[in-house]
Amino acid sequence: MGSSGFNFKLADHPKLPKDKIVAMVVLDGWGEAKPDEYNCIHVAETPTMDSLKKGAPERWRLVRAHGTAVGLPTEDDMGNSEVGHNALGAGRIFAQGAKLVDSALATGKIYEGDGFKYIKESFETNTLHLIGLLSDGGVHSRLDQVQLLLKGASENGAKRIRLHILTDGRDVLDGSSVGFVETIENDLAKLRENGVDAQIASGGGRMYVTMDRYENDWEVVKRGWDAQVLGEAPYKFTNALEAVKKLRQEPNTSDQYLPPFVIVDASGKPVGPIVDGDAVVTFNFRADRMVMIAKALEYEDFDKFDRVRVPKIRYAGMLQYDGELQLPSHYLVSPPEIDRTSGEYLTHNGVRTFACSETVKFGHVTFFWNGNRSGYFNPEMEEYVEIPSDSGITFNVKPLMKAVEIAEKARDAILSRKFQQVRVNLPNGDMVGHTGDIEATVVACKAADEAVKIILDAIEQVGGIYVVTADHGNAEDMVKRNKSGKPQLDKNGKIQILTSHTLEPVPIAIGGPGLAPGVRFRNDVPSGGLANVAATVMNLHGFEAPSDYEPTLIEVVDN
Ligand SMILES: O=C(O)[C@H](O)COP(=O)(O)O
Ligand SMILES: [Mn+2]
Ligand SMILES: [Mn+2]
Repeated sequence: MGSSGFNFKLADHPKLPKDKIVAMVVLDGWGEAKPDEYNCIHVAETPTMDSLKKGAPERWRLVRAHGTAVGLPTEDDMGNSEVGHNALGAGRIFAQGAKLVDSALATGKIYEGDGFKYIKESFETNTLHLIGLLSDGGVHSRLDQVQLLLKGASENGAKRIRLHILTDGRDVLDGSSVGFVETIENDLAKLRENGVDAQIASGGGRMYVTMDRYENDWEVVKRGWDAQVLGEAPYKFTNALEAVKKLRQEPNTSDQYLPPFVIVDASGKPVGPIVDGDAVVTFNFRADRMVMIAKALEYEDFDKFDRVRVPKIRYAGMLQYDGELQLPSHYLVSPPEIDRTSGEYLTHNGVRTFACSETVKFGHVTFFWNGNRSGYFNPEMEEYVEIPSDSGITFNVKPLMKAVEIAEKARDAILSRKFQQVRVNLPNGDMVGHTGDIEATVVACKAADEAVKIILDAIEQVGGIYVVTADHGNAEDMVKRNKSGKPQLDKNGKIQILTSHTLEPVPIAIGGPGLAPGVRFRNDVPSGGLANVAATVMNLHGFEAPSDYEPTLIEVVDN
């Protein structure tokens, strides 16, 4: 990450002491919104979070967690875990993947880079495969970028293109996959008119096919491999639009969970398995849910599932997804260089850190927190604990998830007094919020609140400090709203459920017996966002933040 040899020494904070135990709690998907029946945080019993808000007005505030405050292209971009945890951990705002890809496509620089030149060598004789999430969610990928890439690749010599789509329904409304497939089919038809042999070759729902993360369930990636590479799937169609429409009618399915399908020709042969000599691009810019497929596509030694046939391909990611592993080794756009994160600074300044979550969010408090970097900065100073998540279920079935287990691990780490920072991510509001199940999300919010209490009680016992915040909104608004804020109805008169994140700000609360009495939130950073939290936390550890970090949210007044 380019920071070796750098002097990480931080100046002492003029007023705040060192060696306090600081609990850093991130409630995933926990925003602040108007209280109504679709605000699950409001509906749920959340006495701990309520008391933080009501108890100390100088130590509770809102921070921005979406749009330009976290490096996204526009203020219409909702926050997400990658950009949220990147900002929380790095203390600065970096132009994020979505924005970097936009500009590489707009300037055409993407076609001049080493990554594109590498895959281009296959164009003359072979097929270009594009694999990724087909939606305009802007969290992992964006439809308009795929459209531009298709056009640009064909203008740059791709003669045969196969698209392997993953349907969304998680960052966008369930059912919207049909429209996205229509749009892209129109584009492919235009390419065909211009003599490019371009079509959709396979598909499946993102949560069931390909886009697993943090090695929660390799079966998900295998289903994708079978369809995309081997051309094998339980469902075969001659047309992708028909595939998506038909499969949506299967019981218990949705865009997120569509079963895998392949497109076959009139003779029943799959139209686009991946074979020796082909080029493959995974077009998602976000890292977490591409790391596993990138390993399957790139690694020679691979034992997570039987790949059956491993074609010799030229593979590039839209971005490089893991800087430490340099995975994949070829990519079309350079990722943001998130260096000198707070975690790296703190390990150099004697702060011992414990981080914990369950599998589905484990990488959020480690990998994303540390600037999309896997592993420890210094294993002597850090301990990361992953609690295995349930797999193969949707989390509305088990909305308590592992909140108590995470909180108990944090409690034990706090009480052991071995660490000065104990950092957790509590996934409930987000993971259950994404299912669109309102009742279950209410249960999830209550569970997260109870977990916070376990951690705050431990902080009380050791005379420590707590920081409780969130990475973006989700559970606080579960319906799509019209311009006047009223729930929007679909054509059958049913309320449209919002499975996605939101544009809402998130709370941040500080406190605990170890917090010096004069510490309070400043009022001269009214538009503070998640990136301001790192400097704040460094102060609470007794250090001044580096001068190029976003300003701290706190001041110390003499009283
Ligand atoms: O990947 C997901 O689950 C969603 O697209 C975004 O959720 P996250 O940003 O909270 O992980
Ligand atoms: Mn999140
Ligand atoms: Mn989420």
